[in-house]
Amino acid sequence: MPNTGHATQTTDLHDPTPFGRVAVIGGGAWGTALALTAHRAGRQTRLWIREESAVAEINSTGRNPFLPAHEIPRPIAVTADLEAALRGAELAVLVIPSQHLRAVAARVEALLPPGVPVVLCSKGVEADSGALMTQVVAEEMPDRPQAVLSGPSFAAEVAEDQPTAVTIAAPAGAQGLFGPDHLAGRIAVTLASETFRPYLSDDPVGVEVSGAVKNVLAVASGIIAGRGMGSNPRAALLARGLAEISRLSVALGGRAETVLGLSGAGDVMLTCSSEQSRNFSYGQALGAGRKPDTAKGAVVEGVANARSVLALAQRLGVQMPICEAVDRIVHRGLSIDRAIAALLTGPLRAEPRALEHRASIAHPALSTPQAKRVFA
Ligand SMILES: NC(=O)C1=CN([C@@H]2O[C@H](COP(=O)(O)OP(=O)(O)OC[C@H]3O[C@@H](n4cnc5c(N)ncnc54)[C@H](O)[C@@H]3O)[C@@H](O)[C@H]2O)C=CC1
Ligand SMILES: O=C(CO)COP(=O)(O)O
Repeated sequence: MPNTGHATQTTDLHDPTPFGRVAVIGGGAWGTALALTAHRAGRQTRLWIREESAVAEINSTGRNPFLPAHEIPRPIAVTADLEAALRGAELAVLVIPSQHLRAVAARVEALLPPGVPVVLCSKGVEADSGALMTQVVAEEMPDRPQAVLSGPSFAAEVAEDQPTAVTIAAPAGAQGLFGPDHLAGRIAVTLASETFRPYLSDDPVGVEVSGAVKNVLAVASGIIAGRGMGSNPRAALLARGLAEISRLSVALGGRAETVLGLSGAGDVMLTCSSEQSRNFSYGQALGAGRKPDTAKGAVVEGVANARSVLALAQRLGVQMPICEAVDRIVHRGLSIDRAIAALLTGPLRAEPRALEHRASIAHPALSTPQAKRVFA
């Protein structure tokens, strides 16, 4: 074949080397499921759990109270000692609720040798600072290689070995997305198995914005379900919610198309339509006029993130009316009916594609005062 001088974009990984020893930092439901995933993929795995009581329970019953339905195999070393968990680790998997990541990242940084990469699995934006999780880690763990793992993945289903696909994102290395030096590829082969299938991305911003915002959308979707509303409003909410993710991603330097992938549309479809989701269930209770059950210390990221995502969007001048409605209901005491009415009576708008192509649209109806307002 003649050499055309063009690089060929293959879709296979060029044998990246897996990390042999994995420390999962954060032993809630998702950290526990990811420790099981690394163990099943053949990695030497340690799991750090903050609560001594949970470690004691695992030692006596084999089960973590954060994920009680699934036994933790003996070879997974479980500890509340962070130094012991990180000793000899080649990869640290950080699975800490978004509002607590900064404090734990600072502690990990003090113990982890330079150059050992981290993969961030929290879904959220930090309150006050408005920082993405990658920014929090860049500040607390300067110069450390980092990737983001996100996507439609209920911990309980991963633990029970249901087929699951996620996205792992990191800036592409010198040899591109599929090169052996791409951190996302190395993490993918570290965790992949017949039932856990990572896809690669070089858009960490788009992936993490998707994961953070979908929790707020799931609260909104739950509210609609709990209110007894139909399928039309839910579909409208999800489609417009994806548009909100896309706008915020682009404003932060991510790519609009990432929203169509596993971390965006995939996780929105999962979380916004299932009572397995803590965020959906929280919203459902609100919608039905019940007090949400937040027992057992399980994190409902959409609550804090309704506020933090909205604050970030406002700072960037990005409109996110659905996230704003959730914030006003959850934090500012606005009635659900008034929030829904405000969403439905806002100015008419164009869909993203129409906006993109507005310059080439020449239909006379577009010069009416209303159309001018829509396309402004
Ligand atoms: N559970 C799931 O199915 C999935 C969860 N995630 C994300 O993973 C992250 C962790 O969630 P889960 O594992 O589900 O947690 P969880 O709700 O099962 O457990 C709560 C976790 O928060 C930790 N925690 C509470 N206060 C803390 C503090 N002050 N400092 C440090 N840690 C503290 C607890 O130790 C425990 O690990 C969240 O960002 C969540 O959105 C992502 C994908 C799936
Ligand atoms: O992020 C999740 C699945 O991808 C879990 O969602 P919940 O936190 O709403 O349960």
